[in-house]
Amino acid sequence: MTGTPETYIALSAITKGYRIGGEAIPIFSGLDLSIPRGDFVAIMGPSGSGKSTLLNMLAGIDRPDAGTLRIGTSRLDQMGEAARASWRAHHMGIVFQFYNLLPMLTAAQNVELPLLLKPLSARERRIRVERVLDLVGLAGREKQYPAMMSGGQQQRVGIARAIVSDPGLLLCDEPTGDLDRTSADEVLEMLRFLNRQLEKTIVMVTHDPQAASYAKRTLHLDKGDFIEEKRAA
Ligand SMILES: Nc1ncnc2c1ncn2[C@@H]1O[C@H](COP(=O)(O)OP(=O)(O)OP(=O)(O)O)[C@@H](O)[C@H]1O
Repeated sequence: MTGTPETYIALSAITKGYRIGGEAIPIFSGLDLSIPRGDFVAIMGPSGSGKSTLLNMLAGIDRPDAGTLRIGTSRLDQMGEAARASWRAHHMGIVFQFYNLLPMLTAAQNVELPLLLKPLSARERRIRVERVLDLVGLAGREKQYPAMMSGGQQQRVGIARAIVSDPGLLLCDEPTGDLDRTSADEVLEMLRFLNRQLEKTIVMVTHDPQAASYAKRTLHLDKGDFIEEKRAA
């Protein structure tokens, strides 16, 4: 296929800051970003540069103070909290650094959680859960609890939970920050597979240059702007 890929995520003139006491702390003043559908973007940058703030805005957890934020056909900057929560449930999955699994639930029950919001029968939910656990290489471990699994396996459960609703967008916040190199590389291979084979658009915040090397593009955030960009050949 040729031609310019469709812009999937568009941030334009984004302003965002925080207030601590009476003092205003600006993070972004006029940030622009365009991500085509099917991209795999790594966001790097020093501590405090605004990576989590950016990811939270993309996730609809937080809202810009000004500017436009569009994902697909949705204007997240114009939505209220309830609309953003509903949008999130339908369009994106989030992978966290420390997995955020519920310890009292099995792997299958953790993965099933996002499906409980959908009009699916128990049988349909079970089929979907088994399919994604198989996809992330955890077939047969449905009944295991997180405490019985390695960090890499727990993160695979986290990925399975993020994709079980088949969202177009995956947001990953330091997905390998708690893993040894081998487990990290396995998780990154999995993300690359989801990007290449299942055409998920991925935005991943990371401090690890090797993790970033799995992405198609690396954006470095510093002093409220992107200062450099690397695109894989
Ligand atoms: N809820 C908040 N209230 C006030 N200030 C905040 C809030 N969240 C973030 N900040 C401030 O905004 C700035 C950017 O924070 P952010 O967490 O986005 O940076 P980061 O690049 O993700 O950092 P790290 O790599 O350490 O996670 C920091 O100065 C931080 O102290």
